[in-house]
Amino acid sequence: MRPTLTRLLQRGPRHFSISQSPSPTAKHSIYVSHSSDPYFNLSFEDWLFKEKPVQEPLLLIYRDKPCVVIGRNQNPWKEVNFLALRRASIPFIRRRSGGGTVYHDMGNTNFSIHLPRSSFNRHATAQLVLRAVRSLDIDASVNDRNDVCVGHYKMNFSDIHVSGSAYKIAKDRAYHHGTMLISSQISTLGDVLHVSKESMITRGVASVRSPVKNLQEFSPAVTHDKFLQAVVRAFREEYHIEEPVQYVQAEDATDIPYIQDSMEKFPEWDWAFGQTPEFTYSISRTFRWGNMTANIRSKHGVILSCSLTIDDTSDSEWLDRLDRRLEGQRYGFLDEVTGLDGCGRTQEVLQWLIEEMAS
Ligand SMILES: Nc1ncnc2c1ncn2[C@@H]1O[C@H](COP(=O)(O)OC(=O)CCCC[C@@H]2CCSS2)[C@@H](O)[C@H]1O
Repeated sequence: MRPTLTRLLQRGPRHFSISQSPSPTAKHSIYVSHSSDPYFNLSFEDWLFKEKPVQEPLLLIYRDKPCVVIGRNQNPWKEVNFLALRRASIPFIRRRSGGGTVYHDMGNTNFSIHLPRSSFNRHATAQLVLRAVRSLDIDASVNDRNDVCVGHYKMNFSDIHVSGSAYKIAKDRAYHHGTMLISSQISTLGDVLHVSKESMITRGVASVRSPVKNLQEFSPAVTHDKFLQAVVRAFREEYHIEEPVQYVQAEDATDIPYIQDSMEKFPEWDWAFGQTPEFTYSISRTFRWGNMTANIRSKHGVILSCSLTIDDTSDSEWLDRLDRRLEGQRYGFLDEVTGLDGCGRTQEVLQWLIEEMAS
């Protein structure tokens, strides 16, 4: 019988191995996921963070099918271009760590380095990844936000990012996880993250948008496997680890309730949209019958208020009625609400709001 992750975990670190024989020197953990399911990979990462012995450094490497991953405290409507996302048929996922929004596909490799909180240092983990990239003959550097960059644009000197990082710090353990663009679809990345909603003012965390390039633009021979080997080598050197790599796939976790629950929870409205911090959005539109403004306030993905005004103030009773009907509805899902239809102007305004909120 093939050992599952729980059984392996119960056996203790000395015997941690799915694909290779146990090593007597094994005391640390290096995992590579063969799954490209972002729901599995993010859940597995969280589970390792929660379950693994606090004192042991741990490395996980994975790639995901195309998706957009937003930070724990972000506003998806401010970060993600939903029209482009639907066109490309890709999901967005709210992860559990802080920080900004990134695009993943199979040309992007994610690394996750877990350490005891007492020895955790973002600069040191960034340097580890930098050493790995440099070992591939790429003249990379780390900027003041600990992102790995390669060169800069001559025009404005802005750093060219090949990687983005985020962190999660718990009581006694912390992780640094990040992306590495190797051969990603940069045009899709640009499309799905292109949002210009200046009048959307949001609490929570805003992404720090930066120019990006793939490592292959600097060294065409770099592949996922070469980067993976380079990070594993750098991790082993840094923490004096000889343990073989543990390869995992989603089927190994079918008997782990934490992972299964987490995989179910990620796409649910309560987590994906319902965790959105408070925001306001002010929009205007000229209709045949007048100029309209909508001032929307939303928290936890629900419309708290929507104040609709028109330049002809003598005729606004129908708008007050509409305001009241919008209160309490889920932002971005007005098209799913029954009984919201009206005729004439009401219908036109509703259609406008549906489109604005779903974009
Ligand atoms: N894949 C990828 N890699 C590097 N940079 C990216 C990527 N996608 C987008 N970007 C650029 O980074 C900014 C956001 O930068 P910002 O610094 O705000 O956010 C991040 O970097 C978050 C990284 C999260 C990494 C996790 C690792 C495993 S699960 S997700 C975005 O606007 C783009 O300009």
